[in-house]
Amino acid sequence: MNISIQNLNKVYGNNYQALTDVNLNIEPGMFGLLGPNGAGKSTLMKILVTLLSPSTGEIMVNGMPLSKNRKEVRSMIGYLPQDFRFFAKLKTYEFLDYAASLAGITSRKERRNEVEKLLEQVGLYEVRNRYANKLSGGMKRRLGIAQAIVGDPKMVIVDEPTTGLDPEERIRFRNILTDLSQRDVIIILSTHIVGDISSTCTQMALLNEGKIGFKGSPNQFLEMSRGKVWRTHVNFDLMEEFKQKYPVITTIPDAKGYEVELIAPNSDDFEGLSIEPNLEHAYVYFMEYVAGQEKIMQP
Ligand SMILES: Nc1ncnc2c1ncn2[C@@H]1O[C@H](COP(=O)(O)OP(=O)(O)OP(=O)(O)O)[C@@H](O)[C@H]1O
Repeated sequence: MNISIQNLNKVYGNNYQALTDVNLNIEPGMFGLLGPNGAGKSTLMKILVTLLSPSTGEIMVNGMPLSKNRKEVRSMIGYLPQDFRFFAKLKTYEFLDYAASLAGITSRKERRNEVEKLLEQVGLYEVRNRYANKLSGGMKRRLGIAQAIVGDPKMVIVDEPTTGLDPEERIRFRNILTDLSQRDVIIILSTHIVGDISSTCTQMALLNEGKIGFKGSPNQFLEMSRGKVWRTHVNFDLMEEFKQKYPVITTIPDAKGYEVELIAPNSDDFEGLSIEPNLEHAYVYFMEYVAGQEKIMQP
């Protein structure tokens, strides 16, 4: 299984260029697409699932051009859209049974087995008789992933699935995806939440203003900010000036001022202790110091 996105551009009808020269190679495992709101993530996801056509460029799926094999590729895809909603009044298991029919499982018995397996997998077995629209936000999202993976698709595309979920549900959702990534499938997770891009993502890319700014592993992304994350002490009267000058990540007040963590290319202007970077630091470093430069950061 392989997806190769080649020189992809998307210009909407109003002449807005949402994607510019996107090139990505995606292999089995979990691929994290990180980017701020409006970066073009949903546009790219919709092109991948054939709901939108690119203006120029091509996507090859296992060497087949998507533009000429839409039906075949569509049958390999499970999709959880950003605005996943239920139609009609269906109970949780009825909804999944319907999704299983759409996925082409014609035998009743097979569908029942598949639905029961999925209900267990996403932790909704206990609420299988509850109407889908009466589930909690997190449960609805889990039902969303269940309908995306019915029939074992080779590609699972989930668009901002954890937005609005509490931390417990977010972890739960991430674990479902991690379990799924143990099989020979490509999972593409689009998100603006840095915490969703964990070490479980084998590869990631950062999309900003329609352009790929970084591609590589989460660890390589993190390493870009090594030596640029500092801890220092700032007196009360200098704090405003500091905030203007540097992206400040955390501030802890004390008797004389603040203990701060900030991102800066060097510590020439303050007495700083270099600290271990995390993905959030790397994201802020990228957005503040690298974004906007034309070149793609690649390890
Ligand atoms: N149908 C459309 N016509 C014109 N512009 C559009 C259309 N759909 C999206 N856009 C614009 O394209 C840009 C990228 O939108 P997109 O929804 O792909 O971003 P995103 O990264 O998914 O952001 P978000 O997380 O906010 O959904 C935005 O500026 C958006 O306003």
